[in-house]
Amino acid sequence: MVFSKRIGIDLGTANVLVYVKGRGIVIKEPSVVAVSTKDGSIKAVGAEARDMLGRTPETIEVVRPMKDGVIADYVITEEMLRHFIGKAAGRFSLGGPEVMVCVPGGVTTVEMRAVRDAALNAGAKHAWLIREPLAAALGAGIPVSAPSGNMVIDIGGGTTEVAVISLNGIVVGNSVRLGGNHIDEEIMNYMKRSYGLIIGDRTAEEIKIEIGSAVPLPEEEKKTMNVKGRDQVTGLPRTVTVTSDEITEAIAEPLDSIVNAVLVVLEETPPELMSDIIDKGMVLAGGGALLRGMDKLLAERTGIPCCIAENPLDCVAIGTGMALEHLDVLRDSLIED
Ligand SMILES: Nc1ncnc2c1ncn2[C@@H]1O[C@H](COP(=O)(O)OP(=O)(O)OP(=O)(O)O)[C@@H](O)[C@H]1O
Repeated sequence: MVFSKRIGIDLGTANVLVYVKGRGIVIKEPSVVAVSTKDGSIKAVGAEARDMLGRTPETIEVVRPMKDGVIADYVITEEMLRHFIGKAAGRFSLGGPEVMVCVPGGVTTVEMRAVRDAALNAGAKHAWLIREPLAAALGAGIPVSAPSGNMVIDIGGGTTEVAVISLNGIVVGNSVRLGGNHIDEEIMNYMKRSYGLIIGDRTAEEIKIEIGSAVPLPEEEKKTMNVKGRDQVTGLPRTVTVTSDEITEAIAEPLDSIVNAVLVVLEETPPELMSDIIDKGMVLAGGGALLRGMDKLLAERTGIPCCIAENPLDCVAIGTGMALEHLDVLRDSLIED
């Protein structure tokens, strides 16, 4: 008997991850597509397309079809999904694979339909959707089926998802269109404002990862970094040295909004579940969980202990795969085709 393949997809603003049962994460590539400006044909997808960024002739445009956690370009997203599903399922898959795609907790019904249709048009036999915080919680190994409150905060590239989960469902949730990309933007703004230096988003991300911190670092851990950019006035290359403290200040605003999104959920959490969360703490997932001191900032501002999931960048993809194995119990929490 031939089983169709089961594939879990984390369709992220920054990265697409594909999980196949028994093989783990088989694809991890940036959500970037290179398109011909002449006829709209797809020239490259994923890492290959990302490498073309800023290096294309007029005939090719490199786009990110997902923006702020939702589909910004439906046609290109579908092509991107088709490419990744084909790559993961291989040519032996009969009748197309069964696919679980995760969507941000705050997407509208129209947006959900668009993702589901994109998966079906891209060759899936069945397509289920799972809300991102639930997938993140599953992937982080949180016992979501227990009658007990679990809080998960998933900070991605374009969105932050906060949810309290109990009995396989989201009891209270909040989704804000704010994530790592906005933190990078604040770093770009800061460099321009304070030093008249123009930097690109990849440099801003490097600064964030190398010396960024959500809270001021202790004296012995403070860092500096030489940043290369273009002088705003002369247009010539220039290097400036920035400190971790400067970056902490520069990114305070978006981090504050993330903390507020968490506080809103805590305010709405029923007392019984709140008491479970105080005992167990909150779990941080998504790439933003890796920002230095993010767990500390959240713990300080909420008074609740905070820990980082084991594989914060892979949690959601692993969770989509796990959801396919537990369709029976999760069915009520999924959106089905
Ligand atoms: N070490 C790190 N420190 C700080 N931020 C990091 C680190 N590693 C990755 N990130 C950030 O994590 C973000 C990507 O996270 P992730 O892959 O979870 O997002 P996504 O799932 O693609 O986005 P979304 O959930 O919004 O659709 C990027 O903004 C990236 O800069």
